[in-house]
Amino acid sequence: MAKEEIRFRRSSCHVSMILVSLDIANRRSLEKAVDARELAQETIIENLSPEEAYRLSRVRNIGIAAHIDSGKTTATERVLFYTGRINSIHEVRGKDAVGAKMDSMELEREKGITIQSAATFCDWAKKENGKDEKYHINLIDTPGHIDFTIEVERALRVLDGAVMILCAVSGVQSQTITVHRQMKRYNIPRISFINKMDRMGANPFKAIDQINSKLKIHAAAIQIPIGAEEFFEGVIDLIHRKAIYNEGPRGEAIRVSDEIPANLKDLVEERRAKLIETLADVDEEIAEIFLDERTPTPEQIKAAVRRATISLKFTPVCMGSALADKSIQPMLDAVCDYLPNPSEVENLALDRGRKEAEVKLVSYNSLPFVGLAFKLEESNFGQLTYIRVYQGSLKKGQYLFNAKTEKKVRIPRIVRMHSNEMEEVSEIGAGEICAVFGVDCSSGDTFTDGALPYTMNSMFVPDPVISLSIKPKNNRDATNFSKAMNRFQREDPTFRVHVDNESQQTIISGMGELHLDIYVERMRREYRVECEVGQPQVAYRETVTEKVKFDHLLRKQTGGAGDYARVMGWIEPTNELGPNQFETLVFGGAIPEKFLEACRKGFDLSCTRGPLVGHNCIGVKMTINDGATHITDSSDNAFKMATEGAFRKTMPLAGPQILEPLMKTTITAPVEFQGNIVGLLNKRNATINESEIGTEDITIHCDTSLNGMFGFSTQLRAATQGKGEFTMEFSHYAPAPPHIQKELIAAHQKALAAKAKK
Ligand SMILES: Nc1nc2c(ncn2[C@@H]2O[C@H](COP(=O)(O)OP(=O)(O)OP(=O)(O)O)[C@@H](O)[C@H]2O)c(=O)[nH]1
Repeated sequence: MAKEEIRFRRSSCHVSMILVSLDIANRRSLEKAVDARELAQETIIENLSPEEAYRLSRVRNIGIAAHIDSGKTTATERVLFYTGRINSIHEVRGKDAVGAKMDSMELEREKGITIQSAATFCDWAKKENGKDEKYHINLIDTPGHIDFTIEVERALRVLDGAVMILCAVSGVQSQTITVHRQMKRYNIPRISFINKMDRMGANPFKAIDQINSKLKIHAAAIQIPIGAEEFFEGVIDLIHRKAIYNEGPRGEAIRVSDEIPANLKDLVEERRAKLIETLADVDEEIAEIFLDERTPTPEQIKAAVRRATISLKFTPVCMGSALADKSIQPMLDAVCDYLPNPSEVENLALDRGRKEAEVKLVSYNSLPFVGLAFKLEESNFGQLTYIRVYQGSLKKGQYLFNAKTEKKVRIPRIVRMHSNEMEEVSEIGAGEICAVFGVDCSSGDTFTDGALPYTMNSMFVPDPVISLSIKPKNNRDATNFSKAMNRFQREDPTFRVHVDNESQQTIISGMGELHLDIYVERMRREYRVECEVGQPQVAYRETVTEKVKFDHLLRKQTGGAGDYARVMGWIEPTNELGPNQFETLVFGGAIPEKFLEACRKGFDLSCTRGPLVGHNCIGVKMTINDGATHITDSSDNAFKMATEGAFRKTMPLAGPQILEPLMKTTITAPVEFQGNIVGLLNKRNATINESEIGTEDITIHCDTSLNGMFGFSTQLRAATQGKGEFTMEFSHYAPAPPHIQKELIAAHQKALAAKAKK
């Protein structure tokens, strides 16, 4: 070997040794920094000041979720009134035409339904040992309709506890089951509130049995009603054996009496024993007392209810009537007594400095800031971003880092939301919820103060299942139309907009017909754009069922620099029908890394245009394991196009299939209509998974194709004298029946031919 070459090799070896040792040094210093950071964090946590501990113990972040029309908004209105946030009560669809505070959107007031979740806050002075203890409650009222499920999802993602409202007559209804599933998904402890005790046929104990049997969580009453229906007067607190009455024109005065009505004494003892027995099943301390045949003290019962509720094993049940202004205050006491404060809930983030290891966030003001933007809303003053502060505090004027975009943003204004009004604050503490102005981000982005490389898992966003074409009636409205589309998309991740390749029509997709109807209506009201819409369509998907190899060469020579790219590999189904996957197994640099990135882009783009009917693909995996480049003619674009070509050529050979959305459908109706409902379901090729027959109602759980469910609500109403109801939630995609696939392909070919003629 020539001397020069030896010298060169030595020096390059030296350089790489230096690089290796530099790398080790960097890694060590990074690890040291991470260790130091963790140590600092632990020290702060261990030395938590009593004031901070006290502040946290008095914060509750709760949501109210329930089946449609259970009285969430009506109950929230009372909460706001009794806590002094509003000075008069207005009803949902009330005669005064004002509408409830939390239904601030004109459309909500008109239809009497909640469309958007609304946040508010209040302070509840709870009597503890004869003193008023102030609790700060951040509260989110969520919609009941499944079409607005994202509002419930994102609320639950950031809340620490919930009040699940049930109707005293209807008990557990189809949407209660959905809400229950969502609460389980986010490990949300809950208390249950049985509302409408003033209604004819109110039976809270039937509702409790249904929570036990249908939702399969231990539930027991902590109150019993005094009177029922029109004679409903108040409740008896079973733990302390005290009667609680509401007095004053709007039930604002609470009278507590040691005297229990004589006719209720036995029931109090019976239900108190039932509460202790149920607790014994879920709490060791009570189990021991129960086995020793001792009676737990009220303090022991309360502590056990709290432990069991927070550990998700139990739900204490309160009852009342929001409309009749009864027993809302004891429910607020239960929120403070049994739902966790922010420091009692485990919130995790991923530490990017430690290979995304999970780290616990602790709601202390003195720790570095970590918060999650969970909801965006356009307001008159610009974009409003709702943030849940997980740790650290946020001050007006402070700079935050968006962990996803790595952009630094200044927070010019912080507000606390009170439905559609806001109250400006200069600082917000750990564990709280606020909204900020002037932050450009997406829903689900994590913010830090730059000190911590943390990101948080975002919420579950269900896929849209229904779509329709839409266009403004007048061309002059095009600007407002696209403005509205942009805004709706940014605010609601379940609402998507795209332009169809073939028809060039704008297509909006969402969670159901009502969801899309509401946006069309909002477009008219808020943007003055009248729209023409097409028939609702199911959002199909495409996939493959077989593995097929490809070897595709793109070579174009048109004078000057040409295009050259060769890609080899295979297309196959992924193990589970999930996101598409792209893998590269290229050895020896047959295709350089940067061109492989272009191949990935080509693959991603191709997956938005399935081979059969041009719908998005899922469950498709493409692997590139070899290829070739040309010294001058290869480029990113050539490799992107070559991948698209390979995809187009190979997909039709890989057993392509059209998939349709299958829906988890729950139907409840009086038992006598069972036959009619099953008949309806059979006609729609539904698969019945479970039927629960109660004394009065039947609940049927089944899988149905969305396609077969158009018009179902009208037919169900007809088949059940208007008494049946159902909810549908997207479950998964499955191959569409062959005749539907054939029809869809034929229609697609026809549309293509028509387009070619033009
Ligand atoms: N009898 C009786 N009716 C009630 C009670 N609470 C609410 N309602 C009525 O039930 C209807 C629905 O009440 P809302 O408060 O809008 O129910 P919601 O759960 O917020 O409704 P969505 O958000 O649309 O699901 C209204 O007509 C209320 O007046 C109650 O305690 N007793």
